[in-house]
Amino acid sequence: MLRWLTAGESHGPELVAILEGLPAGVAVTTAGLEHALARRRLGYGRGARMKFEQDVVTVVGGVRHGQTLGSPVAIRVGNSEWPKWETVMAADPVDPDVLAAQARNAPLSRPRPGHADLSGMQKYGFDDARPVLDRASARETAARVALGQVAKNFLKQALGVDIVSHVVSIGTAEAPDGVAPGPDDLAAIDESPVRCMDSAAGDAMVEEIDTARREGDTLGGVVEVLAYGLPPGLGSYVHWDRRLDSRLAAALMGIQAIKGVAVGDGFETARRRGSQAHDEIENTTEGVRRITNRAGGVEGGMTNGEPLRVRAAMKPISTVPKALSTVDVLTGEPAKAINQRSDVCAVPAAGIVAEAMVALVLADAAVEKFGGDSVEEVARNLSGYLSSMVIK
Ligand SMILES: Cc1cc2nc3c(=O)[nH]c(=O)nc-3n(C[C@H](O)[C@H](O)[C@H](O)COP(=O)(O)O)c2cc1C
Ligand SMILES: C=C(O[C@@H]1CC(C(=O)O)=C[C@@H](OP(=O)(O)O)[C@H]1O)C(=O)O
Repeated sequence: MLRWLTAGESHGPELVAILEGLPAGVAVTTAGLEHALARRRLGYGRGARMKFEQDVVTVVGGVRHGQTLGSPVAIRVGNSEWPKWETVMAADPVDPDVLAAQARNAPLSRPRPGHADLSGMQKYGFDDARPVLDRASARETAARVALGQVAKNFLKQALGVDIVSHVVSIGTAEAPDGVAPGPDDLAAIDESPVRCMDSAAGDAMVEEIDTARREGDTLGGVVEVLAYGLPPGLGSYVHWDRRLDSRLAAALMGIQAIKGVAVGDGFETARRRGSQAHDEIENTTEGVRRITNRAGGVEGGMTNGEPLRVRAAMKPISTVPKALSTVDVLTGEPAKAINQRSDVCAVPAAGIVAEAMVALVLADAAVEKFGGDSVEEVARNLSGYLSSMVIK
């Protein structure tokens, strides 16, 4: 079983991430983690913070000379902007006069619709949204992307699995249907300002972001993650919580602002007749295969050997520049919501986070099925499974 946890606040000194349960011998380097984190900061429509803030990666446990040891992997993602926040977000008590003199510490009493602000304040008894929004913020996804990179490296080394994501839509601008990028397309996708495979659709997405920005508004969209090279049989049909689709959906829904998940053709499948909804099976020289992949590589809660394909729908960014109505919880009076600089659209970044979440779920399912304390042992177990399969 893989276990993992993140800690840290958006404006705190650093995020901390721990991943436990991976075998020894997974290649991990600081440069590789930095590359993964840099991909998350990309994307047309992100706010100024993405430009001036840097992720500072330090691997502090579980890795020696570029390889995991089998012990928990611990990664710190420092925030280069911390000096500006070290009083407001200090762990130790601060003189109230010093705090009162800090403009940044003014209580945030006008909760933003669409954020955790109001319910979080009610739940914990705060009259300031700061302690809520600082943890609810998607800054935390930097820690997940770092762990996801370790999981991706494991999947590639032990199983030969590649994970790819792309943006399917932003606002009303959509990529053409049926485009399924492969691992060789990833570099070109990362080159696109909105991480879209289709350049005309990408241009339309950029235009839609520009229009939303001009109009003081924000956008959401849909991302798709694909995983290639998975063997059949990861996950399970015997209990709801071991199903791979259930685990993938929970992991993707666990990303801030994700409001819907589809496996394969998802909701579209519900509109079809059975004869047009499922993937017929044929025997080929390479063994039994599905003729189509409408199911997105998962049937009965297990991988079926076809590429995995899952989508996640992101709501528009909640901090709307044309600020939404709220109440000031200190006075009870109507007010406009807190509105600081923020992203207009973070769908391209959400795709990178979704890759990380899918990698963590798949790595967990792979460890569950193939076990092993070293990457070699996992690879051996996989190879024994594949060669002894009765139906190939
Ligand atoms: C990568 C990423 C970046 C985000 N950036 C912002 C942002 O700049 N401003 C904002 O208001 N919300 C942003 N969000 C969305 C909020 O984190 C999210 O709306 C909030 O946590 C509430 O969503 P929930 O109801 O799904 O928890 C971002 C989300 C992601 C995944
Ligand atoms: C810092 C990151 O994203 C932040 C996520 C976020 C939110 O509310 O989720 C709000 C914004 O921060 P702020 O409220 O300070 O402007 C984003 O910049 C990041 O992704 O590294």
